[in-house]
Amino acid sequence: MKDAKIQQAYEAAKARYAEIGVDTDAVLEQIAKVSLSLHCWQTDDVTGFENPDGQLSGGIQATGNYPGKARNIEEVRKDIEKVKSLLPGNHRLNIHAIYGDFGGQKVDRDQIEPKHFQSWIDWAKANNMKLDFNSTSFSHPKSGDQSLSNRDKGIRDFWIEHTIRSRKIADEMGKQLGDKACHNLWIHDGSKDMTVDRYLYRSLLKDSLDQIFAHKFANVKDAVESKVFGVGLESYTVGSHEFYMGYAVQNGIMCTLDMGHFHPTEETYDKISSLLLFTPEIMLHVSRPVRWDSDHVVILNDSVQLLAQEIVWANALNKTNIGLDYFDASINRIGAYVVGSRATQKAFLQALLTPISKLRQYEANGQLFQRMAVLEEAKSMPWAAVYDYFCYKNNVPVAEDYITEIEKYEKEITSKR
Ligand SMILES: C[C@H](O)[C@H](O)[C@@H](O)C(=O)CO
Ligand SMILES: [Mn+2]
Repeated sequence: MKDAKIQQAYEAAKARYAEIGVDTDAVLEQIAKVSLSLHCWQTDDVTGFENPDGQLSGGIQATGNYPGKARNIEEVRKDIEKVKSLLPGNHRLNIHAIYGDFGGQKVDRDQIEPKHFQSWIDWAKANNMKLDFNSTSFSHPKSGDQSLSNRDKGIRDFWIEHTIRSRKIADEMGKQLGDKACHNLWIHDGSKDMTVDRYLYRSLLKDSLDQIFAHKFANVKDAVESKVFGVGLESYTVGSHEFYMGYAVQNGIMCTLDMGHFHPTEETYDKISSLLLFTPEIMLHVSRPVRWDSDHVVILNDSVQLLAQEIVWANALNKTNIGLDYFDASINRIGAYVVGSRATQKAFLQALLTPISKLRQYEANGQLFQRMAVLEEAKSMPWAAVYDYFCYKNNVPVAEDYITEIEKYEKEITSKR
């Protein structure tokens, strides 16, 4: 797009938004501070560097076989750098424990140390990024159907050790990068068929968590992520929403709300205000479930828009850690990041551009038709011109111009893998 056109469109949008009492320049400053935590695992379909030929387990699946997936740490970093160059704003990187710099050595999960992630910290520093971290319970010989809730104490102890070490690594990331790292704990534990011992597994999980969180780390923000079910574990999930919500409230930690981890018609946005009254912050996994937790690439759909509105309207941007979580192996993976990240930013931008004071006034006055009308009109206001200008000001491709850039990277880099 031509520079003059972008600027003219922005000026027209600015004038139109001013008519409804919204200052687009102020919104541009706010959206620039909305940082996404890019999930490293879209680069390689959640393979990691421990066992590149191993099977993905834990009830999650990356389907598709699009060429060019990252095969090693250098390729993951190169791809993330490319993604970063196509996104406006400053973003974080979210790393799973299986993405350590193990130097070709076999380092089991109960042996990981900050030194295995030092090169990530150095890379993040060099790229002006902050880091977040996740323990990894899946794709391991000891994963089975249960990890932290296993009846076998030996298995539980193995995963307790892994998770404490993961939090220690997050602490080191937070310390060296000068910004607390979110540590997210998601485990796949569950049961394919009916169980008659629901209470037992949940009490074992609670005990494991108590041991894990007895270790205090100053530079970590802890989060626990629930799920409805995983493939092969359909009848019971130990870490349900009720379980983790109770645990998070009792222990003053965060819940991670993954948009694919609730019943298909259950929306995530309505949980924000309830959680924030009882927990310090929240973590999001912005995703797109299609019939199940399919982890499709995020698009600008109603669920993401409603979620962003709720966070902005609850004045909770500074209490929300926005992670992405999807992995589509059927399309260009750099494109998957850029489309999903931009869609997420657009949802937050739209929410910031909505005249919320006016809407609240209407609601308080009982002017409900007027409230509905303004919400409807907000959908067709010229927010896209504001997003284009945001990209332009940040020197990243505007609108669909990123397609050519990604095609070029594919031709020169990923297609040669
Ligand atoms: C890689 C996983 O998707 C991730 O760790 C977890 O957050 C999840 O959502 C599992 O369904
Ligand atoms: Mn998730």
